[in-house]
Amino acid sequence: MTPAPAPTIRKALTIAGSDSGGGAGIQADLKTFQELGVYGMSVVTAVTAQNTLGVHAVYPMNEQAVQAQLQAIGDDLPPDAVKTGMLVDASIIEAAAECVVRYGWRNLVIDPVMIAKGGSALLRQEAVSTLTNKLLPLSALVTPNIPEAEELTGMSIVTLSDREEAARRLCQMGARGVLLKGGHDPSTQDLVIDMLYDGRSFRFWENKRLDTRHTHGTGCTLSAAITAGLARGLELPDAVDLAEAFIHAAIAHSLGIGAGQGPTNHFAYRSTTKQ
Ligand SMILES: Nc1ncnc2c1ncn2[C@@H]1O[C@H](COP(=O)(O)OP(=O)(O)OP(=O)(O)O)[C@@H](O)[C@H]1O
Ligand SMILES: Cc1ncc(COP(=O)(O)O)c(N)n1
Repeated sequence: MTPAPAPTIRKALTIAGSDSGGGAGIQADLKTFQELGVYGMSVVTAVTAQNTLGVHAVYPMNEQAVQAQLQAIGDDLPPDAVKTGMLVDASIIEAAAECVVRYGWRNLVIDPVMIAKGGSALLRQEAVSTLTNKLLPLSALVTPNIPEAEELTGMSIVTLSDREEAARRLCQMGARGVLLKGGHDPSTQDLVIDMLYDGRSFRFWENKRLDTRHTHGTGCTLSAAITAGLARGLELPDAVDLAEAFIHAAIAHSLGIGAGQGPTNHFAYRSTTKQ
């Protein structure tokens, strides 16, 4: 009997920090890749001692350790899509940007992680300009929440037209697409509205705002699900569609673990959807 042809293995890479509590960062990204049928790889930029009560310590990797991990992936395991999360400082951003160019990595999704939900800084303030100058122009998509979009563009975002203007500015700064997330928008009390801009038109995803404290790592999980979709060959709006369904299920069926702000449920999408 002729053996069945080997399935095409799609690979996704996350360049991010480790969250010992498993709800955000590298751990959230790898769980999401796995759930969405994509082979996950990682470059660790920092080790955080973290649980549902907060970030207790941050140990950044040195630049050589990050470069060595990037090179190990680049020389042998070309990813179909790449996402970045916690990048710590300018030297790590530069190392990541250099490898994206050197190896011709496509489908780069930037989650411009700056501050953890509990308030701890995950990116040095002086590294924001390196992020915008070096990495943003290489991206297929950047996924800021509202405070991150304000920091990147220098404008304040209150109204819907402010959001649209911020997205236009981010595209002018070099991003190919922008997903501006609405979790932090106090004006939409019952809804969370995420907005995608691809440089030409806007598309909106409106979801019921779920009343839960377990939203640790939602931004990481959403951007990892988009990255998995792109690695599987989906067009950007379809990858966002998939990711929106994934994060909504993950928040709706949270595990309820930990005494503080708990993680989402990465199994929920698989167990509630016919695949
Ligand atoms: N209470 C909620 N109910 C439903 N969806 C939510 C809720 N909070 C956030 N989301 C969704 O989770 C995703 C992340 O949104 P948010 O704006 O909170 O990003 P973030 O601040 O970057 O997340 P994180 O703090 O984990 O980095 C978005 O798709 C958003 O719509
Ligand atoms: C390693 C790492 N990466 C990202 C986040 C952001 O997640 P959140 O805003 O939910 O705290 C985090 N807390 N830790």
